[in-house]
Amino acid sequence: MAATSATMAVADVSSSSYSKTHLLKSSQISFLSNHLHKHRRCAFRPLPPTQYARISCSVAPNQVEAPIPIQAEDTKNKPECYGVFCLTYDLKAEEETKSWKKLINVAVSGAAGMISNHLLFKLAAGEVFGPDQPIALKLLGSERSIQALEGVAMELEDSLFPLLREVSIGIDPYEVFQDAEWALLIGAKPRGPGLERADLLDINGQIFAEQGKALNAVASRNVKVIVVGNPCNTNTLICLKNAPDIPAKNFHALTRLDENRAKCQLALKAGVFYDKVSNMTIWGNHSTTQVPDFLNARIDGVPVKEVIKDHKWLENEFTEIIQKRGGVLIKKWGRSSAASTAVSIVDAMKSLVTPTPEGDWFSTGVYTNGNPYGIAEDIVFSMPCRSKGDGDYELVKEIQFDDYLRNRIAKSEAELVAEKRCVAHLIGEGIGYCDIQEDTMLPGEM
Ligand SMILES: NC(=O)C1=CN([C@@H]2O[C@H](COP(=O)(O)OP(=O)(O)OC[C@H]3O[C@@H](n4cnc5c(N)ncnc54)[C@H](OP(=O)(O)O)[C@@H]3O)[C@@H](O)[C@H]2O)C=CC1
Ligand SMILES: O=C([O-])CC(=O)C(=O)O
Repeated sequence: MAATSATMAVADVSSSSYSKTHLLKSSQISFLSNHLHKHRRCAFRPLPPTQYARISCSVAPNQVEAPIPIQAEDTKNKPECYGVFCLTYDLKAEEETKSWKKLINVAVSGAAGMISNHLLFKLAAGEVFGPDQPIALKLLGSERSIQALEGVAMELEDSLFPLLREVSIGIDPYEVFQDAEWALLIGAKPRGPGLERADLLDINGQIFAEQGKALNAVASRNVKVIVVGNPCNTNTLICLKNAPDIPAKNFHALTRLDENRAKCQLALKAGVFYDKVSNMTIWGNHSTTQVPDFLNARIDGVPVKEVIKDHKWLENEFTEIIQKRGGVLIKKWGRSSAASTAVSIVDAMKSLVTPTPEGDWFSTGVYTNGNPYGIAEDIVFSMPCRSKGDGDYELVKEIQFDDYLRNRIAKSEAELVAEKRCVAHLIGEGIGYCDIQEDTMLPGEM
């Protein structure tokens, strides 16, 4: 489905013609153009970009136009679109002159879950791509969640977002990921009592292996993938290994929530507002071995260690607060961070589509392939990155290390190498063998 929607514009209002703009599924175009041609003497003309089309109709001067009956046989039996998003609707006349950008297709898994319940509304409101960027949401659920997913789609309908042009729901990743330019992979089985980390790696690994294959088969060749479902670093590795036709560089494990948490705690300790904290790196795994880097972070442009003189607090309390923040929150809330995770996904996406402020950087879990820090290759490790705003990123080179930072990073690295051995069977590297010595936790498990 290269072009899943279209805008139809009918010629200007005048004594003999009138103007109307419609956005609709491409599958509706042929029905609508036939219909208009038969009944209203209309001409159909595609407009660049390809999903736009113009229809010009001649109408008698005093003829009143009835609404175009677009919800017709053409859309029934089309499970891919939901409710009002299967209909055409008029845009305001002045919008016709606006240069609308090409629709962006964003696929979201676990779309009926708690994080998505915040995220989808932020995406639809234009928080990532801006106020002139129409968006299509492709929501992946399962048999267990399909009713809930319909509920989500109903709430999206009722929100009347001007930028939200398509919503489709489905349970088959090969359909839902079709032409996806962004894939936000949130759905994963939560670790419950009695479930070993090795079992969790296997169960969720199966999900991400399948979704990697589906992305490889049907997504845009330049799709950007952000894996949120835990254990997110190793799930990302599994996903990218199962999608060999998509650049490994396009896959990210979400560690932005950890970065945001770290900035907040440093700001609190220093008594400044959190926008003063910059250059915050989270190294390693999104687990309790993660390393919030206070050596390279800055407060108001000054190294953190010069502002916060209590270095024991930085090494012990601060580090542990960030590593275990998710678990403390679960104890309070009775469920894991959902709203702040959604905010951090928006931040992570924005960091890739807007140029990184001069001198600053952001953290994201990326595939190690020629990194300048001496970290093991062929794992997914959170590191400091910069972007030109083109969806791509580069690693930051001017980073300092000391023994404390090196030792901590080595621990997280060892954990990820061990996790990789556990999932060897899911990444085409033989039989999985799990020898995780210390059963470390997800941040939310503490
Ligand atoms: N990286 C990060 O910073 C963070 C990551 N997370 C992780 O994000 C993920 C989603 O969190 P959240 O939205 O709060 O979780 P929810 O429990 O609300 O939703 C999770 C979704 O996962 C899907 N899922 C897939 N497989 C299973 C399964 N076997 N059993 C149950 N559900 C399954 C379900 O959707 P469906 O039935 O449609 O498949 C469900 O809706 C979790 O893995 C969580 O640990 C959370 C916070 C921060
Ligand atoms: O373990 C979880 O589900 C929650 C989590 O990742 C976090 O809060 O960072």
